[in-house]
Formats: sequence, C-alpha cells, structure tokens
Amino acid sequence: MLAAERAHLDRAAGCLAEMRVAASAVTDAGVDSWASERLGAARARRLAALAADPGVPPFFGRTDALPAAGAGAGETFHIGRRHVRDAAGDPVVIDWRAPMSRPFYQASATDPHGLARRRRFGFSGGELTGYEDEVLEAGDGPGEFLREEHSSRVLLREIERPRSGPMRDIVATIQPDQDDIVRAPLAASLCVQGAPGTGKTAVGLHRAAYLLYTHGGQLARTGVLVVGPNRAFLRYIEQVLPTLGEVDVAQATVAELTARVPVRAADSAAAGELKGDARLAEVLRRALWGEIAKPVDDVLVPLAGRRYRVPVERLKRAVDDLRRRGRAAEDQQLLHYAAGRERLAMLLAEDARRQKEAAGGSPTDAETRRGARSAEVREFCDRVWPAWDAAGLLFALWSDADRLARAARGVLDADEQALLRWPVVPRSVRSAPWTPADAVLADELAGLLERTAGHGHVVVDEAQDLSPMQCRAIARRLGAGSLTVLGDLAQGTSPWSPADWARTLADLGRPAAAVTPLTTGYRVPAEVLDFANRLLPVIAPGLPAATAVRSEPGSLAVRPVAALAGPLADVVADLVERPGSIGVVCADAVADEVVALLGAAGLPAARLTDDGEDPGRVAVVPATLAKGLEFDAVVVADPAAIVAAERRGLHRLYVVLTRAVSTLVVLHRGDLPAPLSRDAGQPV
Ligand SMILES: Nc1ncnc2c1ncn2[C@@H]1O[C@H](COP(=O)(O)OP(=O)(O)OP(=O)(O)O)[C@@H](O)[C@H]1O
Repeated sequence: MLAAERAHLDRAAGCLAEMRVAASAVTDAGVDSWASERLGAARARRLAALAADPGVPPFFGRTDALPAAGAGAGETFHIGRRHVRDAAGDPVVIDWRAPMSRPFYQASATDPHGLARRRRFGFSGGELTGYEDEVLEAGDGPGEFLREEHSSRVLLREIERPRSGPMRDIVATIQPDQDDIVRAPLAASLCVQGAPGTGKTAVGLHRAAYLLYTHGGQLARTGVLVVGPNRAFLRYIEQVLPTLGEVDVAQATVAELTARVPVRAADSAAAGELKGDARLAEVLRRALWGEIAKPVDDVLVPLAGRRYRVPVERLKRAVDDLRRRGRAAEDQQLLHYAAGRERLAMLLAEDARRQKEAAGGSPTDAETRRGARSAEVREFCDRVWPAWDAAGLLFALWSDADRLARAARGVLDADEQALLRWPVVPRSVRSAPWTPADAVLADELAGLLERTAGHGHVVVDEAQDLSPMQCRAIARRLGAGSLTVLGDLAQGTSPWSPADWARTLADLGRPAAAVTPLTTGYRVPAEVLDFANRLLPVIAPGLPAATAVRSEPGSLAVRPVAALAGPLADVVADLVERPGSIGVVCADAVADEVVALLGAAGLPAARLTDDGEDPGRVAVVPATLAKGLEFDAVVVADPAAIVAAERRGLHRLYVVLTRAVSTLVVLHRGDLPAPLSRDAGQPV
C-alpha cells in the first residue's frame, strides 16, 4: 500500500516538473506589446507558483468516496497544495481549494460528506513515511477516533514539529470550523474572535489563498491586501501565501499604508490616543471643506479670444452644489475635494461656452478646457476652492491655533486642541516632527482630497488594537470589497481596544460582519493555556476561554527567583540544547540588558526588532512585539515588570504567556501578578 502511494507521489512530482517545463516554454506572443507584457507577467506568476517551495510534497491527503450504487470502489482523489495533471490533462492531484477537496476537511463520523475514508500522509524530509486512515463509512465501526477529531496524530505531529524561521501553512490539517471560515463566500465580510493559538492568522491567510483561487478573475484587478501590526509579524507570516502558490498578495502594516509624511517623532500617550479618536475625522473634514469660501464677485472667463462674465449668483450656486456633493452618502456619488476644484473650474468655462453659443459661436472642447485652465479661473479657484495637499493642511492645522479652533469647535475642547498643536512651529512640512498617528491623519485628509484605490478583499490581523482612525484608513482601501477581521479582545493592548467588536467593525466600514468564534487552541498546551486563562475573568470578562487540543505534562514551569541573571541564563542554556525556536520575553525597557546578560553567558541571543530582521536562535522579545508570534520555548522574564509597563499590562501578559508551543518558563521576582498567583507560586 505504501509502495503504491510512493509511486503516486513520484508520478505527481514528475507531472509537476513537466508542467513547469511547459509553462516556461509558452511564448509570450500577445496581439500587441501590452498584451505580451501581461501574458509575460501572468506566466512569471504561474511559474513562480509552480516553483514555490519545491521541497514541499505534491500531496498530503487523499479521499476515497463511497462507491456509487451498484459500482465497485468509489473515486479516489489525492489532495495537495496545487493542482497537478498528467500529459493527457487528467488530474493527478487536486488543489486543496477545489470544491472536490472540501470533504477532506469537512467529513466527520456523523456527516461523512460522501467519503468512505480519509487518508493523511506523513512525510519526513520529503519522504513519504506513512499514513493515517480514518474510516468514515457508516456500518464499518462508528468512526470511533473521529469523535475525537483533534487527536489525529498527523495534526499533533504537525503542531509539535519544532519551529525555525517563518510561519508554515496548515493546509494538510485545517479543521472543520476553520475550513468554514476559509471557504466563506467572497461577498461575506466576517470577524473571527479567536482565543490565542486558535489559528486566526493561519485561517486568514488560507482564506486569502482560497479566494484568489476561487475568484481569481474578479480579484485579479483589485487584488487582496493583508494588514498586520508590524514588520516583525509580517516577516513571520510572509512565506505562507507563496507556499500556497499565491505570490501576488500585498502584505503591509498600517504605517506602510499611510506613509504620507516622513515619521520622525513619537506622540505623548495622551496626544497619540486623541489622534486615533474618531472625532478627528470630523475635525479634518471640517478643516478641509472649511477652506472653501463664498464667491463675492463676478468672474470674467476668457474663451476663444473673448471674455465672458459669469455672475456671482451663478458662482455661489455652483460652489454650493459641489460642496453638497462632497457630503454624498453614496460612495460612487461622492465628490472628493480635489475633483471638486477641477469641476468648479470646468463649470466656469462651460458657463462661458454657453454664453458664446447663445451669441452664435461654437467653441470646441479644447478651447473650453483652455478656458478652465486660464489664469482668471485659476485665480478664482485659489480664492474660493484653494488647492491643498494632505501634509500641507495638517501642517497648517497643527501650526495655527485659530485654524484648528475653527475646525474643532464643538468637537474638541481647548485642552485637546492644545495637545494637537506643535509647541514650536516647525520650519517646513518636510522637517516637521511627524508621528505615526499624524501619518494616519494625513492619510485621512488624502482620502478626502482624492479617492483611495480599493482592494477586492482585505484581511486585517490583530484588529483589536486598531484605533478608529486606523480602521478608517483600512476601510478606504477596501472600496466595495469584503473584509476578514481577525483578533482577540482579550489580547487588546492599545488605548482603543474595545470590549466588543461592534465599533471596530463599524469603523472598518462593515458593521454587519458576522462575528465567528474560534475556541480550540492549537498552539499552546493545556497546562500553559489554563495558567494564562486565569487572567481572563479580569481582562475580558464574558469571553469564553480556549480549550487546548493537547496536553503536555511538564510544559509549564513557574519559578520564583531572587535575581534574574543567573537563573535566566541557566534556563536558556538548557533550552538551546533542544531543537526549536526560543523566545525570551521581557519588558521593553530591559530587552537590551537581557541580550547583554545572555551574551555574557555565551548564549546566541539577539533582540527582535520591529523591522523584521531575523534575530536567530534565541530571540529576546520586547513584550510589545510578541503579539502574533510563537516559539517552541518561551521564557517570560519578570512578568510583574511587563504588567507594570503599561496601562493594559495584564492584557499584554496574557499575550506573552500564550506564545509557547511546547515549553513555558516563567521567572518571577517577588509575587506573581495577582490573578495568576492563585494556586501557583511553586514549580508546576
Ligand atoms: N488546523 C491546524 N493544523 C495545524 N496547525 C494549526 C492549525 N490551526 C492552527 N495551527 C497552528 O497553531 C499555531 C497558532 O496559529 P495562529 O498563529 O494562526 O493562531 P492565532 O489565533 O492567530 O494566535 P494568536 O492570537 O495567539 O496570535 C500556529 O503554529 C498554527 O500553524
């Protein structure tokens, strides 16, 4: 049996190699150079997809359908990361995203989805080493071990495989509740409230790959965007989609999406919080549209050698009409500020044209456009509808108390306005001390000035931390597309982190998105998860705790220590003897100190940074960068310091305690933070 499967594996590998040769042999001759270029780009993508990760076996599973009535054996399909066919065009491996693959993920003893058997293959170093069968057909035993779906050995092996480098895909072992989310229809916007390690990030990435496969045509132009909290996180996840054959998905942080000004400063906590507040949207809207002035005089518009008087009453009406369209609720009707200015210039020229036509003339379109660009019209527009760019207007607002007061009247009080203003007016827009929150505000203004290009689908990870203004920046990039929001309210560590999802979803422009929970924890062993879950009643009352799929006795050690240095070096020295990744998590302020003390003990430690550089074997992780990451072994140094470092310190600690796949060691000086100390305090 194994020999037959190995033979099929060899055949699939051979066919894939032939497909690759065929793809590279296709000439790029299109009907014109543009078409050729497009064909070339499509071919390059296809080649890249076929070539991605050649070490990955062509299939990982197999379904045996129940025989049709009266027939012998049912149909058999091998399921893999991508479709493989033979020279005759017959399928050798079915893409995991194809409808035919669905039973592989959904079949259970109670609902076998037409399957007699599901087979999962085990590989070691690319070699097919074995398989695991689940018999699903009714009558042949009740499919006992399926009842305990999560005890699948292949799943457990997959989870426990030591980590090194970036996140891996989970195509071979996607679970039914995860599969429902992955394969939700393109039009559905949804929000996954998932406890730590329940596979939110994995599910979001697989959903992106599924949508591109299933709706490639529709998404080809607008594309899919994945938004993550920081570079370190994006670097961790960036290989998953290419392994799944999707090399074309944009992955960005909010900071990268909103890079409208050179960020070179940080806000105070109070100013940063205020700048993320949704009220700022109203202030900016008023600031920009408040620039528009009432026309006070007639204008003489030159057209084809003569000047035509456009009376002030008509000018006022034109400005009022355009201004109203700037408030249209319907997105397609909405007039952006910059387009409004151009439209106004054109209206003046068209008025003149009508006058000339009434007098028997027939000016051309080109002459009319020239009229709209004339010095007279431009001068009128500069007065009545001045041109602005986003950074310039924000600079003017933060520099000029009166201007800010006009825009913020009734929205922000005097103290709040003072928080926003620069204490010393900078010399220029370029040299101003812009902060990340300013960049998001500049992006808001840019979105009022001009339409922002939207994607067909956007996946937002760690969404519980987004400010309302960041949500709006993401919503602008969504256009008419749909959204997958991933997050965990219990892991909310920003000043805006909400107690429920309603406001975030509204700010993201999809208030009706259904919230789906995921509560089976794959990453963290039960011993560790139960320990971390002691924080839940305090940090997120009412949120259901996750249940771990596996238990690993000995995976948790909680040790009181008198001083950190010696015990920390000892623990890490022990851990480096075993395979797998190691994260030493500590309060941000002491990260360099921890790197130094591990270095002094001869251990290969480096600080994890926000730029996504690989820190190597032992990563010293500032607590604020731990979110979304995981390590085989995690050492938490001084949890009380992590809690004390910020307002939502207990939420941060919950994040930190849930990063371990196999081992968590907590070294604490003094008492453990209160909610954890129940029954703890001694080695577990
Ligand atoms: N069905 C699955 N099969 C195998 N591994 C899985 C499965 N689901 C999740 N995992 C693994 O569990 C770990 C956690 O997944 P992931 O990072 O997506 O969770 P998360 O919900 O985003 O976690 P967090 O909120 O804590 O950051 C990863 O190593 C992932 O590969």
